[in-house]
Amino acid sequence: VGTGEAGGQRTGQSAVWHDPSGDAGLQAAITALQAGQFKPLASAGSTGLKKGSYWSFFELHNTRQQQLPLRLEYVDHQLIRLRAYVREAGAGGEFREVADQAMGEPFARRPVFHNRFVVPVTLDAGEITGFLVRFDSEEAGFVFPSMRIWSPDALSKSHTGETAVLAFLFGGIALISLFSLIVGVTTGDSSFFAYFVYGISKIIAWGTILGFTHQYVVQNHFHWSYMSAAGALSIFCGVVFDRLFLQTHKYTPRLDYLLLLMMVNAGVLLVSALLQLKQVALISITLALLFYPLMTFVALVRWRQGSSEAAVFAIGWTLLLTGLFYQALRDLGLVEHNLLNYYLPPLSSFVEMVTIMAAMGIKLRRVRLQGLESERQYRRHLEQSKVKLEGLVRARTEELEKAKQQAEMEARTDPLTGIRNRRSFLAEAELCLKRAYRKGEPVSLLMFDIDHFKSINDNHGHGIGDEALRQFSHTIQAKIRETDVFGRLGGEEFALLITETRPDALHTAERLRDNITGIRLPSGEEEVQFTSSIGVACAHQTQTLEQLMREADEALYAAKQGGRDRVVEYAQSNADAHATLSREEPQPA
Ligand SMILES: Nc1nc2c(ncn2[C@@H]2O[C@H](COP(=O)(O)OP(=O)(O)OP(=O)(O)O)[C@@H](O)[C@H]2O)c(=O)[nH]1
Repeated sequence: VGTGEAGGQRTGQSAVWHDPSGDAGLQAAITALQAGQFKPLASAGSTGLKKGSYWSFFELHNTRQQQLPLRLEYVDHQLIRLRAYVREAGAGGEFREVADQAMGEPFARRPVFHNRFVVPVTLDAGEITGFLVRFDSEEAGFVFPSMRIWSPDALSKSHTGETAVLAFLFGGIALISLFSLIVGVTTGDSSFFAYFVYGISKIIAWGTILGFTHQYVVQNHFHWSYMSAAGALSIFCGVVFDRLFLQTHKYTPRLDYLLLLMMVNAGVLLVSALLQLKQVALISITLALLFYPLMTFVALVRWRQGSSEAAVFAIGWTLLLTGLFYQALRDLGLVEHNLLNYYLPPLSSFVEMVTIMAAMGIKLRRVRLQGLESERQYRRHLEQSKVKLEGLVRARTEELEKAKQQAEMEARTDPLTGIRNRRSFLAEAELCLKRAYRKGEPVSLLMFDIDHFKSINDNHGHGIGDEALRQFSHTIQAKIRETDVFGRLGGEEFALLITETRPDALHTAERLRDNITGIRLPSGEEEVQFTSSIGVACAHQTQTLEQLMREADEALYAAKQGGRDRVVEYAQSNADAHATLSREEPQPA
């Protein structure tokens, strides 16, 4: 040494002895060394899971002509205890303890401020010094017996660099977690809350496992169980998040049971850590790691079921698995230790966080699109219902309008003949009269009464009587104008208001009377014929309908008296005649 040491491991130049009992002290190790039981160390890898302690022997030769301060660094963070002895050249080859560092001791006792064990030594100019280093992992553990040799400056720079890289990774995870928390609060999606907790648990786990929790947070005490507990927490939170995110409970219920088992196992790991049951903790953590690939499988199943975010999740989880798998290979001594595979697990954990965040983004987008789609469908539905409802309302309004019109028509119409009834005739005739007066048009009222109608009923039956009334109405209706007002006043009595001058009205009355005589009603073998008497009154501009009707009625009466089947116009003389007739032939009550 003396040429600017920067972390070289010099594996081939040290020798290692395994003491399976872990009881051998310094003297026993020296005896083993002298007996040639130390074997050359061929690799910078781990010893694999072994019981007891490992001893390493190596010599350092200071090639410089001045004192040389050095740092011997243990390459991993999971060692329980490290003791180092220096063989003093000048004192007959006696070994002297120069370091005794333990994981459980307060961090302040460490001679070098570093998250891993570092032994500071100083070599005199040209000195050749032998070192014995004892590594204890307690019960079953693994050891990396290849110490790295640093100049103090190089170690400090490297440590700062490592801390910066880890600060970046942890900071990134912290930011993603915080972002996830904000998204969780905004969207109310519980998987985002779970992801936040998962991210925080990752920081705690990796910070603890890599020794930073001891270095910066709980400096006064530390224990291997803290690492297991932090790991258990992270595994538990991870499975909780995965179940929520992949909705396994709903879509893959059977696989979900296995994930529940993983959570139980994480619980066992936590309890065994708290009770410091190292063997149980070891089994539990091994089981947890064996179960880890299951998550990728579940994600792939969910992907096959159509969840695109599950595919991205599977990639993220596989990246994490790769890191953990590589660490397991390193811990078991199947691949050599180097800085890359030492930091691969936290790095893959970081990449996993980023990838899964992308999966969460895909999920958010899908949920948003689904929301938009259902809103669109809802609007479409609403529009359809509106149109339907409007149609119903329109149809119902039309129905009501028809019913109203029907009711109104029925109220106006005489059911037997289908022409205006008395009430409707009076109302319409009143209007027509006023209109005619306003325009100065002539108006005449014709009053009809079928002659000897009683005898039609009596001789041919009521049915023929009814038919006579109908034929009578239809005949008149067919011969008058639309503007004329025609109605049945009752019984066999009818009235017709026409806007015609006196001669025209008389002419019309005569024409109608003639038409009536042309009606033929078949009744058995016979044909029934009948006639009608008509009274005509021509209005003067001041007459009321009532007066006009009275006059027409009087004219009708005169027509009856005159022998029936005739038209008689109202004239004062008629009235007089009527009065005369009344005297001669009193009317029946
Ligand atoms: N079939 C039928 N007969 C009716 C209806 N309304 C009234 N009548 C009958 O019409 C007859 C009217 O008879 P009268 O008032 O004596 O008059 P008339 O027999 O026509 O004789 P004159 O008017 O003097 O020519 C009565 O027998 C009523 O019962 C009806 O809606 N249908």
